[in-house]
Amino acid sequence: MCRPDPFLSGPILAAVQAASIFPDCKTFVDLSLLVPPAECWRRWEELSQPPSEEQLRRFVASVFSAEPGEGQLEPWWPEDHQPAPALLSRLPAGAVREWASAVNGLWPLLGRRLSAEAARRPDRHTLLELSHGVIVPGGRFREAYYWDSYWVVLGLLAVDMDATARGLVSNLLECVARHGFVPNGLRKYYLNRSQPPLLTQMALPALDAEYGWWMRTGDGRSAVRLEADGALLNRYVVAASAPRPAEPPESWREDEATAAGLPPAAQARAWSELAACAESGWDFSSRFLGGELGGEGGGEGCGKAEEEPLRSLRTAAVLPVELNAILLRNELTLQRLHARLALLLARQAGEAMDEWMWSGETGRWHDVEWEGRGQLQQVSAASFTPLWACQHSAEREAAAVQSLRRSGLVQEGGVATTLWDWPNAWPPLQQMLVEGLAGCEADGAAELAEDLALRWLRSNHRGWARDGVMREKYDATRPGESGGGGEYTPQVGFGWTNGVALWLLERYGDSFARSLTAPASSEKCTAIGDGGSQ
Ligand SMILES: OC[C@H]1O[C@H](O[C@H]2O[C@H](CO)[C@@H](O)[C@H](O)[C@H]2O)[C@H](O)[C@@H](O)[C@@H]1O
Repeated sequence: MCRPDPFLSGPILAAVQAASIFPDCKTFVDLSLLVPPAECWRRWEELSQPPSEEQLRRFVASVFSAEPGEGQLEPWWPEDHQPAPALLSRLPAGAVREWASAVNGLWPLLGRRLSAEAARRPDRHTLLELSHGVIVPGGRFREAYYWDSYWVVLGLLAVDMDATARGLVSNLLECVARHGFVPNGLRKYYLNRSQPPLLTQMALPALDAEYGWWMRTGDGRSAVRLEADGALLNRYVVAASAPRPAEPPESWREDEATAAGLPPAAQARAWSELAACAESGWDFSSRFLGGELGGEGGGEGCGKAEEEPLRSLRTAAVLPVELNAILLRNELTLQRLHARLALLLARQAGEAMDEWMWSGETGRWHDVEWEGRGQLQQVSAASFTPLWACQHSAEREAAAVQSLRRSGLVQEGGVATTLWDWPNAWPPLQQMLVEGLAGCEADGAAELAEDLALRWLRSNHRGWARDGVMREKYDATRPGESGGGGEYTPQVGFGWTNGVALWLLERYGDSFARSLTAPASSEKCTAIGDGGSQ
């Protein structure tokens, strides 16, 4: 008989949830099966039906793990995490830098990867397959979430954790390959829905970041500015002074043998060249050996080719055609992609949004009930997100800035999400509004962007200083206090909050530091607009 996955449907799920065995329904579906699913069903069928609550509790305790997430995702310390990333030295010393350092220190606490056991037994839990480590939001959110990942990626990039950011995005791309879309979160029970489609926004920064890595100039870096005419071309080069990694022993013996007997400096150069040639993918092509280019004896290599050919490697001295061709094609692809999206946006989404959603009367964009009432009147933080999406006419931008100021949403601790779930304020929306306003040319837009950034940072910082936690959401009217309401207890951790804080600190760290010490102006610390003091 074919029985359902006990976590996803059927009588076990219904009985456990209906009896409130766990206060939070998510707890049960995040447990692990201690026995194969068939054995779980066999034991279930032995119970009298319906089982008493006592029987049900004993059944759950004997067949499922004691804790949610047990044996599924294990702690993962991202290799590119640095305790003192460059961002810290760009921030003013003192409270702001210390806080940024603490927030940066939270990434490893939220790092997880699929355990070998969970990968071997996918039928015993609800996690989706994962190739790369993830940053989870925290608390009951023990898995990666789709749109949360966007703000996590922004925060990771702010502290140079590009490799971790790429891993997060790769997991989402793999979801598209496997399931055709990115689910709400990376569990089987989220496979019936997605979340706001921010994958494009995540993949492009990662691609841009990779492009940036190749275009770095200077010692040991790929891009070379040629003195003759200032042209910029690329090479393969690796700053290494040891054989290719000894742990694991990938090519340790070979590299030791190649450099045996050379003086220390020449050894280091030989190992760096071996690694650079391996980076080229053409290991070990005669193109990178001494000879034709360097003259007899190996040019910039470390020894004579006839003694040991690999000692004459001088990969870093060569600007290889195919590397430059690949980068050129990447540049053109990125440019074409950007251009195509820009065109589509201008032709379709932008025009359609303006036609259907924009109201000159209110100076904002409205949700639309497309089969009935047309524009809905509720104002929310979403009403101003088109400023983040693209450029608009100067008049519209100016109207939207004024409309946001009048909306009553701008409170002492940031922009409230809606007037309905008042007074909650969510980190993602603060970031979208700040970035959107900062890109506007309208009078006062940049100032409002900064004002909102500082309100949010002050609230996050106040909460951190008092409670030592970063929260999933905040109370817009009481800086530092948790938001509330909803289906579950507000959580701490917290992936997107940390990401947004680091992103804002990178841009507004100096003025935030000044605002902490300067007496606040009246507008900067009170609500503005209809719901506030103006
Ligand atoms: O279990 C209730 C809901 O929990 C999630 O939603 C909330 O947390 C997510 C993770 O931070 C966040 O992405 C989402 O915006 C929040 O509303 C889950 O994503 C929901 O599907 C679920 O109903």
